[in-house]
Amino acid sequence: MTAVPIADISAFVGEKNNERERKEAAKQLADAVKVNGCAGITGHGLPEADLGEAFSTMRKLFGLPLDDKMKAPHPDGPRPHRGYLATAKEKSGKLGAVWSTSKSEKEFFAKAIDWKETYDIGHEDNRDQPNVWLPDDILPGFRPQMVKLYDQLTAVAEAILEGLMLGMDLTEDECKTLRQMHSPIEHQIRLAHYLPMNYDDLNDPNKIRLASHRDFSSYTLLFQESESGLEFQNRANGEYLPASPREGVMYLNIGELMERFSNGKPKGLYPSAMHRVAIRPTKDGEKTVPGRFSLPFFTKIKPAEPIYPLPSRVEADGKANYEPVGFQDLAKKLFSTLLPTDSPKE
Ligand SMILES: O=C(O)CCC(=O)C(=O)O
Ligand SMILES: [Fe+2]
Repeated sequence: MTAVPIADISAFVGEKNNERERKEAAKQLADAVKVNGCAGITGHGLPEADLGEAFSTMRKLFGLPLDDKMKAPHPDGPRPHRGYLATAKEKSGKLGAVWSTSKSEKEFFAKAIDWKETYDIGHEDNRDQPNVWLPDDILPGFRPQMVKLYDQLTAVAEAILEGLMLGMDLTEDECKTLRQMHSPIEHQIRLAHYLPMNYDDLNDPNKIRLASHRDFSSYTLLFQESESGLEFQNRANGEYLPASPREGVMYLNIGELMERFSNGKPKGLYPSAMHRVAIRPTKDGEKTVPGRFSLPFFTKIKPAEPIYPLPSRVEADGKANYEPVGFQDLAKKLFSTLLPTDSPKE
């Protein structure tokens, strides 16, 4: 396999309810995702114009002076995971090192600097993790635009969940449980700006865009503008496949949680995808790499929920590949490595 497979989810979008079309679409989605935990998704229903406006707002947001961006600072520590985090503050290499099996790669990741800045947004009613907004005069209209986008992305995520569930052949009760767990209050939009890189940046061995990692989500929807760099690992040989920007295509990757619900590994249905954002090799003689904007939407579950392989999947696979684990415990184990609490303040 040399490309990320594509699946069309339009059968799950809107009010359509054609059972045969849904079954075919679910099979296409499951067949795509079970290979490497990822797929390109068409027919997701998010209007191109709204997506375009979100990217143009991101350009304005990240183009603001640092002092202005720091008026919505991401608090120290991993939670609440909200607001603006300045360039080089997040250490995705620490997370990459958790999964890396090579000593030299672990050493490299320990020193890696993420050459990116981010702004995280959740649901307005999430009391555990309240949003951190910029004052409205700094970026007028930002808040209502993101609130609307959050709802639109939630609808896309719900369509994906229906497809993934049908592809897993679950009982109606199991579907109900999963729908309830995937509360619309828990998800997270991330606005990400990978900075342009000049000759010196490119020659700095420690500067990376985003280290190889798996997401601490149920599944993640990924939108990107024109610049590529997103890559998914081919589990068959360890190489990385480019997930190039294509009009109308969003990428989907399975995260830690859905992997466990689906009894995903080693041979189960939905393995979480190892992925990264690579610095694309420059053309001969070119000394810079352009900036890159991306917009992941992480679907999460309620913090109190247990995570365990669903009985239908255990029956189909003959055994449970995971012990049940609490969401909070899993989050602590994985996420605490990601955000520095010891880094100096701006
Ligand atoms: O920027 C991208 O395209 C991917 C981002 C990502 O994988 C993440 O934030 O977890
Ligand atoms: Fe990711």
